[in-house]
Amino acid sequence: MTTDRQLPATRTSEIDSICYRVPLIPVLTIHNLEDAVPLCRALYEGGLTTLEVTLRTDCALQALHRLRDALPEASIGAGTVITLGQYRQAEEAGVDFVVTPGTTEQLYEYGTRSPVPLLPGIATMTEALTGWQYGYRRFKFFPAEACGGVAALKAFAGPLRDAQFCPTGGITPDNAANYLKLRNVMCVGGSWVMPAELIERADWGAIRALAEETMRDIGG
Ligand SMILES: O=C(O)C(=O)C[C@H](O)[C@H](O)COP(=O)(O)O
Repeated sequence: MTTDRQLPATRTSEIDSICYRVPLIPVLTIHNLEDAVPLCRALYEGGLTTLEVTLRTDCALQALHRLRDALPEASIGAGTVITLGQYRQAEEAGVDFVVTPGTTEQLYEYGTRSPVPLLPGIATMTEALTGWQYGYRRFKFFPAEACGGVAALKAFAGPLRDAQFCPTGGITPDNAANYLKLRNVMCVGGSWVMPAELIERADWGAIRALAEETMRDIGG
């Protein structure tokens, strides 16, 4: 393992300015390219100004290109980045940040020299320590509920005193506040603000209202 490369110190504050901007980062999987802009605009106008689009669908990269033009003020991230090739494609799409569900050494290393900041996914203390050696102090905790949830994050806070997390996976309107109370949580990630039935009906007004309600409930 090489740890010669270190994350520039400014990277941590770049991630902070993206993740402390909102209590919730909506994690979107776009199935229909035409939905991308109206869906994200509805979330953005509802107050959720940082958005993560997963690279799980064929149209995801195209969606990111369109979103970059349509919502220049939003912080737009590419999620589910699991290869270096996808990281580079996300850079080309003009994203503000890259999120991984779990992180290889190769991705950690590339994140130290990419122009686009990385929020690396971890599920265990050991995985976080691998990133720690490269200088990473901000992580996505995924899948949060399945991997110990609030109790695990409380335990991480002891040894990883400078670390901050974005727990994602199984976060709901009912448990989000418990995470946001923790001193080592920046924001949470989740998909609940865009129910599939509202997307199918193209009911962007209802999605905007749900985003506004979320901001009222957990925006503190
Ligand atoms: O694919 C990735 O990279 C992911 O990060 C997975 C998403 O974060 C979760 O699918 C969101 O979890 P839910 O809110 O429980 O739906």
